Amino acid sequence: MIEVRDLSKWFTGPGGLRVTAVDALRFTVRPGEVFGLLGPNGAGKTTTLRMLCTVLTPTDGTATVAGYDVVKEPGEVRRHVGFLSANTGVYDRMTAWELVEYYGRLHQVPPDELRQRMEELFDTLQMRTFRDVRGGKLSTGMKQKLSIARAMVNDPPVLIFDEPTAGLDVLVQRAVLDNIKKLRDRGKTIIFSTHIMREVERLCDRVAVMAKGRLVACGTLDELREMYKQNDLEELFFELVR
Ligand SMILES: Nc1ncnc2c1ncn2[C@@H]1O[C@H](COP(=O)(O)OP(=O)(O)OP(=O)(O)O)[C@@H](O)[C@H]1O
Repeated sequence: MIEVRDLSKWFTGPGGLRVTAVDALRFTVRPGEVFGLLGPNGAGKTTTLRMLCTVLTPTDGTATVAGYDVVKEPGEVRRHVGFLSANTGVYDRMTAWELVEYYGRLHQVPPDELRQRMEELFDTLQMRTFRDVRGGKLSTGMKQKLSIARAMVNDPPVLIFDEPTAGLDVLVQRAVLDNIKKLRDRGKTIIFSTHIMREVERLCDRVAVMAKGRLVACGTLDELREMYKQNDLEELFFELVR
């Protein structure tokens, strides 16, 4: 479960001016649900997701992730969250297998359980072919799959994905989306940001549309279509954020 209550973040921009990146955001994401965060460039999606995984501290408001407060209990939040962004790094000198194992150990997953989980992850994400290849020699898509395996190795109840398919070819995109669906079906709480409407239609149970840091709409796609009398999702998005 993710609960966001009046969450805000502002930065000091050029010339000391205040840049409000996220403005009094409110939403809830439930277990077994994929929640899409949509918005144009600069809408505040990444800033929101970074606050939820404790990389950034909110300026105002609160958020709890898996029942833990992001400001008061950041260690617990990190233990219960898998985070993935398009530029999550992988270590050049570790093989794919070593990297996932390393993160599993950091999360103190018991050795037998870790091995079993890694075998499953390498199968479902189709990572067997590059299991023993070092990070520095992997393609963008392989690195992205590896980052997903890393985010999932401790089987966290909450997954936060910032544009998980950015820069991937259609085959890897599909594998990533299929995996997100499987995670949802296993009861995970999933939030992800994207610009791609097709992904939203295929995957999201509910969406929040952001513009200039604010929430401009939130609901299931059918609810939004009904509310704004617009069936074409791209058109609807355009109307909401312009
Ligand atoms: N560290 C920072 N210092 C100053 N301003 C920032 C900082 N990080 C983000 N911003 C500003 O906050 C706003 C929201 O940025 P954010 O990266 O959250 O948007 P986004 O919705 O993820 O955009 P994109 O789709 O382009 O990734 C933008 O105006 C951005 O310039």
